[in-house]
Parts: sequence; C-alpha cells; structure tokens
Amino acid sequence: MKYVVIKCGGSVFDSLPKSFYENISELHQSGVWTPIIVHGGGPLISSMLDQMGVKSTFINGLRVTTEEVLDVVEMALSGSMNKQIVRKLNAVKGKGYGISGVDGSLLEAIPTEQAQEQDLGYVGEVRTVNTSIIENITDQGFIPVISPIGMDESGQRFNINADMAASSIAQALGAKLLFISDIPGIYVEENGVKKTLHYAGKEKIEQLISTEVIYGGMIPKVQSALKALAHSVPEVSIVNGLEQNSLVDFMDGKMVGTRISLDKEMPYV
Ligand SMILES: Nc1ncnc2c1ncn2[C@@H]1O[C@H](COP(=O)(O)OP(=O)(O)O)[C@@H](O)[C@H]1O
Ligand SMILES: CC(=O)N[C@@H](CCC(=O)OP(=O)(O)O)C(=O)O
Repeated sequence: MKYVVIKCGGSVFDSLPKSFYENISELHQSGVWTPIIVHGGGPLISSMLDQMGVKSTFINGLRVTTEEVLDVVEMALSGSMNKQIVRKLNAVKGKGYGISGVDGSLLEAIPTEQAQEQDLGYVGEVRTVNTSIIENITDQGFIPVISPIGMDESGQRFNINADMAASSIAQALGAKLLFISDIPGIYVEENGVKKTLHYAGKEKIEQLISTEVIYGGMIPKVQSALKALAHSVPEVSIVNGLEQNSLVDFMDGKMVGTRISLDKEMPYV
C-alpha cells in the first residue's frame, strides 16, 4: 500500500475549506494512495490554557508541558481536534477513523533529548510506531486521523509535537509527507523583500535556523522534514492549506509550497 501522511497544523485548521477534506476523500477513493492524517492543535491548547489561567511557554517551538498542561493537551488534541477532523471528513463521505497515539500503544514515546536538557517536562518523541494499528484501520477502508499523544511502557503520557509525530509515522511507513500550514512555505527576506522558497536543502535550512529566519513552530517542522528524508521518506513539502489545490498538486508532483531536500540543488529542475 502507498501511504501519504498529511500533517494538518492547528494554525490553519479553523480556516480549511470543505474542499480540503473533499480532496483527501477523493484521493482515498482513487485507490492509489492511502492518506493518513496526523493533526496538531497548538492554538486550541493555548486558548484552553489561557481560559484556565495556566501560563504556557515554548522553547524552540516545543511547549513546556507540566502534568496540568498535559491534561489540557490530551483533551484538546485527542478529544476536540481529533473528533472535529473525523466529522469534517465524514461529512464529505470520507471515512475518518480517529485514534490517539495512546490507543493500542500506536506511538511509543520517550522524553525528547531537548526535554531533558531544557526542562521541557513531559515532551516526548516517538520511539516506535506500531504500524499494524494503522494497517488494520486502512485495511478496513478507513482514513486514520491521529492525535500526537504518546505513551511509555509505564503508562506515562507525553506531549509530542505534531510535526515530529507525523515525521515518525511517515518514516515507519516509508510514506510521502505533506505539512499543511498557514504559510505558503518557508519565507526568507532578500534585500528587504519577503519571498517564499520553492526549494530548501539541508544546508540552507540549518543556516536559516542559525540566523533565526526560521523560528518558533517552523523549527520542529523543518527538523522533522529533514529527519524523515534521512529515513526512507521519499518526498516532503510544506504547503498552505488555504490554497485550493495544494494537496492535489503535491500528489501530482507539481511545484507547490516549499519542497524540502537533503541535497543542495533541487533534483529535478
Ligand atoms: N522562515 C519562516 N517561514 C515561514 N513561517 C515561519 C518561518 N519561521 C517561523 N515561521 C512561523 O511558523 C509558523 C508555522 O508553524 P506552526 O505555528 O507550528 O504551524 P502549524 O500549526 O501549522 O504546525 C508560521 O505561521 C510562522 O509564524
Ligand atoms: C511538544 C509540543 O509543543 N506539542 C504541541 C502539540 C500540538 C502541535 O504540535 O500543534 P501544531 O501542529 O498546531 O503546532 C503543543 O503542545 O502545542
């Protein structure tokens, strides 16, 4: 089976058009590609924490996660966000099947190195993806919709950045990986003019992080993209979910958003 992991960012979720879900459903029905949705929900978590008067901070794009924050993260992601996406898919005759990384121990997690070094609390990364859970769902004709909460052997939950979770799932399946976000790709500024890169190689990305042109939530996104490419993921792009055909164009191999690569030069231009 040929999989494509579609990571849907919380930044753009509220604005995604119905056609976004129709495109995923049509892709699934075409029978060539099996989509898997991995979603975030950072803005919803932040607003729920705000309402509760709990302060929340980020270090290099990762949320410092106490036990109290973890409760809200799980509610927002595995409850609200996950079910909203399933409903939106099902409303266009897609066959969404919501599952959290905890269910069936889909995402076995360990604390990230950064969590240990910088006191991020319960921030995890994926150690193992139990792909049989995904295969069972897709074999039954469903589109898995996955929230990025992981668990270790002792039952401890971890908050996993959704870009990192999507990358790990794509690596485990050798799937294509598409990041849907609220920007048309990676921005750079040249002579005071902001432009979007159509292509970004590893060296360029490292330079953009070190010069802070890439910051915040874009850091784990590009790092996850590079890690995926180094581990059997054939293609990774970042696209704007608000552009009508971004998913279809990506699947057709057209130039859309920013294509990430390990190479300095774009391989096919
Ligand atoms: N160089 C850059 N180009 C584009 N966006 C960037 C860049 N550096 C940081 N960002 C920020 O990254 C955000 C996307 O990451 P994030 O907020 O985590 O979104 P998502 O919820 O879609 O994963 C953009 O909205 C933008 O504010
Ligand atoms: C550790 C960490 O930062 N986890 C993220 C999980 C959600 C997420 O990644 O959502 P987006 O894709 O919308 O950014 C968080 O708590 O916000």
